[in-house]
This record gives sequence, structure tokens and C-alpha cells, in this order.
Amino acid sequence: MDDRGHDVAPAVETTADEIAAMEIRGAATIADAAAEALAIQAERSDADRPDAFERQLRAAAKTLYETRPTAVSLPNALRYVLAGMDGETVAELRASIVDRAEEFRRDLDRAQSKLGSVGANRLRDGDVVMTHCHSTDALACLEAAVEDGIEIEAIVKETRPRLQGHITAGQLREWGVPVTVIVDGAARRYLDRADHVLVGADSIAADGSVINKIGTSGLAVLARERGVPVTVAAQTIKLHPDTMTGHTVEIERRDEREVLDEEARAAITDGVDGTDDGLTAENPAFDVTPPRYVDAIVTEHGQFPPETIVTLMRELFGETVDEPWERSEITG
Ligand SMILES: O=P(O)(O)OC[C@H]1O[C@H](OP(=O)(O)O)[C@H](O)[C@@H]1O
Repeated sequence: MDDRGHDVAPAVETTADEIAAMEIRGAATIADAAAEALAIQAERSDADRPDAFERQLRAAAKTLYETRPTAVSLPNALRYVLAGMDGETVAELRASIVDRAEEFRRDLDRAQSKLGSVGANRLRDGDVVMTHCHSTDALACLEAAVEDGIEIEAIVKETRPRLQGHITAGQLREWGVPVTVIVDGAARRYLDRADHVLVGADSIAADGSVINKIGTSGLAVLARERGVPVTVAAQTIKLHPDTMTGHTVEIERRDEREVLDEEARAAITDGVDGTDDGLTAENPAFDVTPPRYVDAIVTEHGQFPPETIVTLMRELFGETVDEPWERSEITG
């Protein structure tokens, strides 16, 4: 039994804890880790009957699902792997989950590199690209451009509160791309030098809204004002099936200490008598960028104006929202 009351393998619990603590982070990376964790659960299951095995797998999926609410790649991954569970015996069920998870992880990799080539086509020699946060999908576009010999430069927003822009800067420097790191508040000033804004996504809604790291929507509005095109790099695993029937995407609120740690709080409240309950910090991790501020969503199936993404969603999911991230209950 884990802390959450689920009967799951300790390795699954560890993965769940790492996702919650953002040691494993980024929508695609989370999906990959979740699929791997389900395979580990299958391999290590001590169930002696098929129904017990299935229950354990669903409990593992639930443990992983309850970690973070915004990136739809997580439930999409879990549903896809669970939907492949098939067989009459524990051994058959186990093999089906392990194979399905492997297939999922392979496809995820392939989708990202295909998306990278599509995105690289938008870039030209000498282009300056402004980034926000750290997105492996966005970086795949820049990597493909570098591999094609296109000379680019990057302006990297540091991305408070967790400074994930530093990861982007490190990766780009490894590829030899000149990088200028700026504070988030400097974006408008530096957009004058940018030819593109390129970001990732945690979820894409059916109306083409992009849910991504907090600060993305402000950046997109500024980019529109400056006439700089905004490109969103997002594999189709980021398409949110529930939004096709009018559901909204939950925005994760993280601990206020990421914004205001104890030392900073103490410095502000220095001189205030007793506990200062009047000082709070808010920490929404994501925001929603309306489709009118986005020029293109780049996927492994090509690039789309955001308003047309629903057509791709219908093609992939069908009217019943079954494919390719097949529906099946995460809980038993
Ligand atoms: O899937 P990839 O492109 O790697 O990342 C997509 C998005 O996931 C991240 O969220 P967080 O850092 O997990 O909160 C960022 O918002 C990033 O743009």
C-alpha cells in the first residue's frame, strides 16, 4: 500500500513522487515516465490472478494520474497503455502491458523527431528565436534546424519561479547556439530582436487554446503587438480529448514557497508583529493562451493554425474519442 492508499510497486510510487516534485517534468517526459512505470508495475506484479493483476495496474495508473493535473499527456499515456491490456492469464496480461508501453515510448520519440523537422522548416538562417520555459518539443525544432545547418540565435526567458529557462539555455549551448538569457519582464524589449517566439504546450484545447507554463499568454500578446509570430510545438499527445465536449483544463497551483520562500517572506515581514497572515503568494503553474495569439501549432502530423486543430483532433480521436489515445477508465 502506498501513501495514497493504493497497492502499487514501490518504483511506481517513486515515479509518482518525482513527477509531483517536478524532478521528472515536461509534458512529454512525464508521459514517457508514466508508461515506463506501468511496465515496471506489470513486470513486478505479484498477482496470481488476472483480476488482481488488472486491479494493480489500474491502481498504479491512478497513483501516477493524481500527481499533476494540467499536462494531458499524462492521462493520455496511461489510457493508451491500459487500453492495450489483453490476455487470459497473468503472463499474457503482463506481456501485453510491457509491449504496449514500449510501443508508446517508441512512438513518442518518433513523434518528437518528426515534429522537430516540421518545426525546423519555419526557421531561416540568421533567425533569432525567443523561448519560454523548457520544452523538449520546442527544442526538437531547434535541434533539427541546427542539424540542417541553419544558423540561429536564442533569447531565453529565465521563467520564474523555477528558472526552467536555464535548462533550455544549457541545451542550446550544448548544440552551439548563441544564447542570451533575459528576465521575464524584459520580454517586450527583446522582442524587437526576435523573429519567432517558440514555446511548448502541456495541453491543447479543441478551440486551439494553448495551455503552457505561466507567462506564455503574456508573451504571446506582446509578440502579437510586436508582429513576431508565435509557434507552439506540441505532439498530438498534448491534444486534450475532454475539451472536445466542452471541458476546461485544470490549471495546477503549486506551493507558494516556490514564489516566496521562508527567507524572502521573513525579509518582507520583518518588523511586522506576530504571524503576517495578510501576506500570501499565488503560484499558478500554467496559463491559457487564446488561439488568436498563436500563429501555428506544430505537430508530428504537420503544422496547423490553432483554430483548425479540432479537425486533427476529430481525425485522431474520432467522434467517440477512442483513437489514438484510447479511452479506458484509469480506475477499476
Ligand atoms: O513536453 P515538453 O515539450 O517537454 O514540455 C511541455 C511543457 O511542459 C512544461 O511543464 P512543466 O515544466 O512540467 O511544469 C512546460 O510548460 C513545457 O512548455
